[in-house]
Amino acid sequence: MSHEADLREQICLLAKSMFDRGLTMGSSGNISARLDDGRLLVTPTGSCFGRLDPARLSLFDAGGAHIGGDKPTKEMPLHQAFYDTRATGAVVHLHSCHATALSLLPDTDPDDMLPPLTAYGVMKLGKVKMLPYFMPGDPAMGEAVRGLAGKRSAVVLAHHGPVVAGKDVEAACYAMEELEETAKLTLMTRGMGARTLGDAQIRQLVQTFGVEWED
Ligand SMILES: O=C(CO)COP(=O)(O)O
Ligand SMILES: [Zn+2]
Repeated sequence: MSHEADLREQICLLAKSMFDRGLTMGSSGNISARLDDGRLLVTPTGSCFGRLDPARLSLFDAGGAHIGGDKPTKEMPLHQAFYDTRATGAVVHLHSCHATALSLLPDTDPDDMLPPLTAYGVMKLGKVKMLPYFMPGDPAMGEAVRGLAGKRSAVVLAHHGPVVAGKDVEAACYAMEELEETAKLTLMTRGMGARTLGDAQIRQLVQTFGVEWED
């Protein structure tokens, strides 16, 4: 199979797996992933992650023109902002429950939403930024991501859901799952005096696994 055929299959399989586990629902969420030649495969607007058709994914050329497949997600400006500001091979956006719940709470720190509870949370995400509320499809979301100057791979849109960029679609999905799970742990243990990883433990993860950990 060609790289493009493989990637089409992989996007649909990963999306279905996340849908089947309730990580996003209805027609929410979108995925984009870059081919070796710079073209982008993108989930169509209004599509359901449980029933994506590899042949109908939207296709963009390396210059950003829509050249095939169904009409793309309305969140293209959001996705494009990650490709333009970071070394990014894929972007995943979901409406997952726990990450969204955290974005509603008054004592969530917008600059560092998730405490360092687990090693994998730190390793896969670095610090997670909360962005303000935007209407779905508002290109201003893209501007907000550009304002991060490529320093964050994971953000949560307030009252909406998380967005994660990764080196490829598998890495972006795995990081996304870590985000949702860490948000769940954060909510489960809130107000219970949960211990977090300490500076030395985080430094060790940063040095060993090349984690981006912006101070
Ligand atoms: O999650 C979504 C909007 O934020 C879904 O939009 P699309 O169906 O256009 O991808
Ligand atoms: Zn959305």
